[in-house]
Amino acid sequence: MADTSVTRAVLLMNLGSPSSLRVKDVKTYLHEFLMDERVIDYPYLFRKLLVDGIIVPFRAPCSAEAYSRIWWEEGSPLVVITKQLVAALSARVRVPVQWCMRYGTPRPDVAMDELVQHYPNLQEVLLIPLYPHYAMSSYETAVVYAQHWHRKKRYPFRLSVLKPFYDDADYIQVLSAHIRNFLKPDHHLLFSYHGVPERHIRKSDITKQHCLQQSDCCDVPSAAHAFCYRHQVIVTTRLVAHQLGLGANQYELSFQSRLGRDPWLKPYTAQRLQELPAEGKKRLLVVCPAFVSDCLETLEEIDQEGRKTFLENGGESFEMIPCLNTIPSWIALLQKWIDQFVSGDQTMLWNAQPIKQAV
Ligand SMILES: C=CC1=C(C)c2cc3[nH]c(cc4nc(cc5[nH]c(cc1n2)c(C)c5CCC(=O)O)C(CCC(=O)O)=C4C)c(C)c3C=C
Ligand SMILES: [Fe+2]
Ligand SMILES: [Fe+2]
Repeated sequence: MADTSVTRAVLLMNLGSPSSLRVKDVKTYLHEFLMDERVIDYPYLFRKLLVDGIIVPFRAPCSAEAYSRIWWEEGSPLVVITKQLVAALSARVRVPVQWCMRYGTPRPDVAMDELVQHYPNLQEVLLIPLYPHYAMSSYETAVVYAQHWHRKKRYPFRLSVLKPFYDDADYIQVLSAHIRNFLKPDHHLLFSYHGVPERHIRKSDITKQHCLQQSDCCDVPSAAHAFCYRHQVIVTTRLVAHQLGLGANQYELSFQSRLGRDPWLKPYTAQRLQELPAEGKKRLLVVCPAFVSDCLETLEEIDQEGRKTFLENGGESFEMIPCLNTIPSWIALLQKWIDQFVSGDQTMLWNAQPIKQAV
């Protein structure tokens, strides 16, 4: 039954997961993911040869195996948590909440179709990419993809976008309070972020003369930082460490999930997990703030593989902090941003354009 009184709605967007544990479905997912030119940014033909000829055939069976170690009865953790988030928000906000994925299903247009079918007078939809930081391989590709479908299907509503919230005071407060629940005085706190190739950071530099030109580039003010993943994760880390009252020796930042041989952002998490015990950091607490929902990269790569590496190299205890998932303070913060949007407050809206528009 259509409801003509509703003029605003919300669309949550996450990364996506394989539709099942079958190698065939993992292949389909990996193909779509890695053929995204913002993820593997090589020229089309080379990318296709690499992805279809090498990465997908060799990686899919291993990925399927890895997913099988974290899969829940209801499905992929990332998908299940996204649905739980939608249910929790729907119970709290005055506007409809839909969800979609960047890879796999449901596609943004399927979610948008659903919205216009039920709410034909929609004037504005708030897209919430579920990433705190801007990276061309996460936030940018999600926004461009949603904008592509919005344009292609000529939906009658305006599509607004929540900005990256890596330095938002409320977000820092929520994340810090969450970490504080796990933190003990003798812990070393590792902030492990999803890595990206260094090349991506240079490509996203709108000044073309700042990012990675000197080792402290992320501390030197620049217009590039609005699009610089490295700058943004450093800021999140420092703001949280400050809130928690951590000294410089009590925490550090690293980058995980490297794929291929190109240089990615350093230091690498896998290497730091080997080294830390010998440096006297034997009791480790790990948080992964690049993700707001637990997924393969947190549950398998860090909590299973990372734990093994750390303990086999002399570590004594390894604790992992879950992502914000559906904790009440995170739901309350999303609710606050949605309420602001509904009341016409544009504070949290992204007023920039993606660096590159094409899908
Ligand atoms: C070139 C490769 C990759 C880049 C760049 C990249 C950036 C990036 N990814 C996330 C978030 C997630 N990635 C996830 C899985 C995943 N990532 C890559 C590759 C790149 N990611 C691959 C091949 C995979 C698939 C799994 C595997 O085979 O290892 C996930 C988990 C999805 C799930 O289903 O659980 C997330 C989430 C961000 C935020 C990011 C850039 C900052
Ligand atoms: Fe990834
Ligand atoms: Fe930078």
